[in-house]
Amino acid sequence: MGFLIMTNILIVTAVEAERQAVLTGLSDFRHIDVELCGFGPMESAARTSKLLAEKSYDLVINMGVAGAFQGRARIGDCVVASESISADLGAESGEGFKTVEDLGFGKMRFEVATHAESLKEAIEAAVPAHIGPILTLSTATGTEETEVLLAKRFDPAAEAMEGAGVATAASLFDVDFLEIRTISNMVGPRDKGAWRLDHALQSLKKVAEVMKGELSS
Ligand SMILES: O=C(O)c1cccc(C(=O)CC[C@H]2O[C@@H](n3cnc4c(=O)[nH]cnc43)[C@H](O)[C@@H]2O)c1
Repeated sequence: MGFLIMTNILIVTAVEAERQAVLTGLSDFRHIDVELCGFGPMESAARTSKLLAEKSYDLVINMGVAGAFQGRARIGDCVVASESISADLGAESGEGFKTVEDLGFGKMRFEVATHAESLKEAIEAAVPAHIGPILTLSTATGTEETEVLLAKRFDPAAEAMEGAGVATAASLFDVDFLEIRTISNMVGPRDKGAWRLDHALQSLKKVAEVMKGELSS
């Protein structure tokens, strides 16, 4: 316990509803800054870089909701990233998709801080929790064809749209990185009516409560 005790932690979320869920979970605990990084990999990289340039942090955590791949997590569950993967940055070719790494232009897989596994175990007491790769996409998956393709290519647990952007900023500033998501929807054919944002945001609040406990103990 208490493995999150370190001086400066920054949590970034894409949208205000996610930020509010995290702040509610942390309640009166004000030793962590919770800021918006905006929507998608580009805005999240740029805005996180700005935040890291303004103040010194030891750890940046990207929190928010996500889509889960079939069999990996359910609505309301938590997924802690074992790595964040920039999944759609690259080039199509006759021999298939070439990643940014294949092209020699940078990193595709972003490693996470060593706390990931212990944090997942602590979260399990409050919310069903899993650990696995979380994809970062510029375009949310909306067809079964893409779902199957991504599952085959990366064996991911979940997908979202900011993690690798935040991780890019963290690595630029030599700051540790974690991505923690709660599940609002299943990845597959787009059906916004089936999203359970309230459930996911409630779980996000519970995850933040656990993190507060880890910091206070
Ligand atoms: O409308 C609202 O009240 C509201 C509250 C909280 C979040 C939202 C979003 O639209 C979140 C967008 C955010 O969620 C991630 N996300 C969630 N599911 C997926 C997915 O299946 N594929 C990709 N990204 C997903 C993503 O990180 C977005 O930034 C609305």
